[in-house]
Amino acid sequence: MQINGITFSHGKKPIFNDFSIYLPEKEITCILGNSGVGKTTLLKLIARIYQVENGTIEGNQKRVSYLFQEPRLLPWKTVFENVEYVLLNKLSKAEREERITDILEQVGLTAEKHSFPHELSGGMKQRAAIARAFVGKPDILLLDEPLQGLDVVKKMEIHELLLTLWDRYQPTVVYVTHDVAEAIAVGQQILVFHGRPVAVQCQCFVHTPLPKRNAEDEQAYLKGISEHLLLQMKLANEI
Ligand SMILES: Nc1ncnc2c1ncn2[C@@H]1O[C@H](COP(=O)(O)OP(=O)(O)OP(=O)(O)O)[C@@H](O)[C@H]1O
Repeated sequence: MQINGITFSHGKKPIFNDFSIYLPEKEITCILGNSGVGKTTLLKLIARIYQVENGTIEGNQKRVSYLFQEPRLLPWKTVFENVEYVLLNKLSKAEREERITDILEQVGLTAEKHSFPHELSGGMKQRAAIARAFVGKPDILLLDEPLQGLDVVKKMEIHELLLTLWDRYQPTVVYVTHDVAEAIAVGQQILVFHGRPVAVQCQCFVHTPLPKRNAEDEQAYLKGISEHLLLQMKLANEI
């Protein structure tokens, strides 16, 4: 997906001014940056929730899924019905049943199929939201700090799950986070944003096979990237 010279302001606040970046198709780009820099605004421009004032966003945007910080499940619907909601009017009942059964099995919520959101843990709720995000087989998946509030172990489990689902469905992913470790765990390209209007402070590529990232010889490499990104975030904060 090519973002070409876009300009966008919130009122008189210029967020993007002739801003361009390339988001590789079917890869995962993570975006880091200070609070308020414009990360969510970029996701909303990609999703066409906001319209660019100038410039273009080019890519296959037929099916876009958006995963938010909070799971945003409908409390009066079961897990199955929440996932089904995005497929209504698109597939037959039998096709929906098959697709939802499959995705719930992948996210580990088969037993919770008929549970309501208030009966689920935080991690389970976010798994249900992940199932809902992937069930429509999106071309583009936008994630806005989806794991905030989860403990480290749950985060690691969900990183693995996201990578497995990404591997299977191959959407172009744009993943906003504040967490360098998270960006390295899931990203192939990592961008650090800074300034107003936004500029790219640094661009990193993580060259490790996905989703397996446990080999010892990768640890030093990943540590190096982590230190580099932390330094760039610190510099971005000082500019
Ligand atoms: N609807 C809006 N109206 C006016 N200003 C807005 C609106 N949405 C965001 N802003 C402002 O635009 C700037 C960018 O906001 P945005 O939410 O994109 O930042 P962010 O990088 O995602 O921040 P965070 O990491 O805290 O979520 C901020 O200064 C914010 O206050």
